[in-house]
Amino acid sequence: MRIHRLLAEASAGLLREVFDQGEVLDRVVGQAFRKNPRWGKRDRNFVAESVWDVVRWRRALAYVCDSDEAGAMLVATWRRKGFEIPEWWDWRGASLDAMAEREMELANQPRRVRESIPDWMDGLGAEELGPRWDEVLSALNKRAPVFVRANTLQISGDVLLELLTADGVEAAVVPGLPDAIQIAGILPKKWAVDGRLEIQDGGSQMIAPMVQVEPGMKVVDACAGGGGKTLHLAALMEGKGEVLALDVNARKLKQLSERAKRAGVRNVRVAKWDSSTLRKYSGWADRVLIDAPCSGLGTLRRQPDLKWRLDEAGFAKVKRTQRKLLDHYPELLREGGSFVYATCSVMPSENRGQIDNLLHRDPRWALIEEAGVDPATTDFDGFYMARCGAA
Ligand SMILES: C[S@@+](CC[C@H](N)C(=O)[O-])C[C@H]1O[C@@H](n2cnc3c(N)ncnc32)[C@H](O)[C@@H]1O
Repeated sequence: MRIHRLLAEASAGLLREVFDQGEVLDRVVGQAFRKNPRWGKRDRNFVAESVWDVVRWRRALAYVCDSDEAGAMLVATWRRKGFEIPEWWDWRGASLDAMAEREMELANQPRRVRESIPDWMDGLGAEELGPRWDEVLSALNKRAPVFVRANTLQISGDVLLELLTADGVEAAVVPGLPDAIQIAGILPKKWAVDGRLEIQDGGSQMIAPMVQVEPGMKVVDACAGGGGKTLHLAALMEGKGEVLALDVNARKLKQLSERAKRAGVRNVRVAKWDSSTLRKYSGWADRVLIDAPCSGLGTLRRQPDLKWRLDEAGFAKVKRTQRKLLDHYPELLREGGSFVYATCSVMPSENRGQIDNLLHRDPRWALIEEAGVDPATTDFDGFYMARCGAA
């Protein structure tokens, strides 16, 4: 494949934004696409693949090209894909011949280099998951498939599948997940903004059903964010009852409101968390979902830049927040209500560990059921979910 200069330079620029300025990968690539509407599908694919692959394999590629310069790591990834490296492309790092040799030596490097992960994160995974860390880590380095959820307030999964297929989208049902459809390749733009579907990982689609909502219930989505689970809860409630979507982040709640409108969801009330929230809604809810802020270590396939942004202090901080949320949000339940705690992490200390700690310090609660989604044995991201009720 021939590499176009503008696209190569754009890719290097995006990598610098991610690596040097700590920008979020998904966001900078999205912005670049919006700023360059003339880029065709192939152009966008080239940029996205180049940038995503370098971010995912940063440490391994840095070894191969003997440099941490974006231009050199791009060469190392283009080489792997068999692209011809243009004469006009300059980089600071190993020559192409040296890269070929170093690529062969990569297999003898430690796991943290081969699998491209910071030392501390590799140590954490090994400590928390033991020998399973090998397969989990290698699964987290794969590319994530695209899943959508049929918005059953507007359309059934079967009809959506028919429409997508008729539109030339390669789509398939997902066994065990009634509203999920797996898409091969990229979802066409017009569908990505169609309220009849939501882009949502298959594992994530297992969380709202565990909350066991029914039409007419009062439900709190305590960490609603952009509303992925809120909209799913509202659909499971067939639009009846009320979902109170809380978050500390007003920007995300605004996005949630826009998505809810597009999805035709009318039974969601959005409220930014403030110091009066717990008092105001104490004992109000039949169900509470705590989709807690977490390390995101189950979603590295979709956001490999997390590997380079997260540090040990951040990991410890997120666990303190999880503990605090588990101490406070169950207070919103009426007597006999139940709550679900969920994360998109594969680390037991953020998952069952947090639940065990809660049950130990607050004997009012008992674990009713739990489930984990393992990226090594499914096509999904890694998730954990636990339902608790009165002991
Ligand atoms: C995992 S994300 C939620 C994702 C969302 N539920 C979804 O499905 O799209 C965690 C959210 O918790 C929010 N958060 C952090 N601290 C919080 C707090 N004390 N109370 C409520 N939300 C909080 C963050 O702003 C973030 O949006």
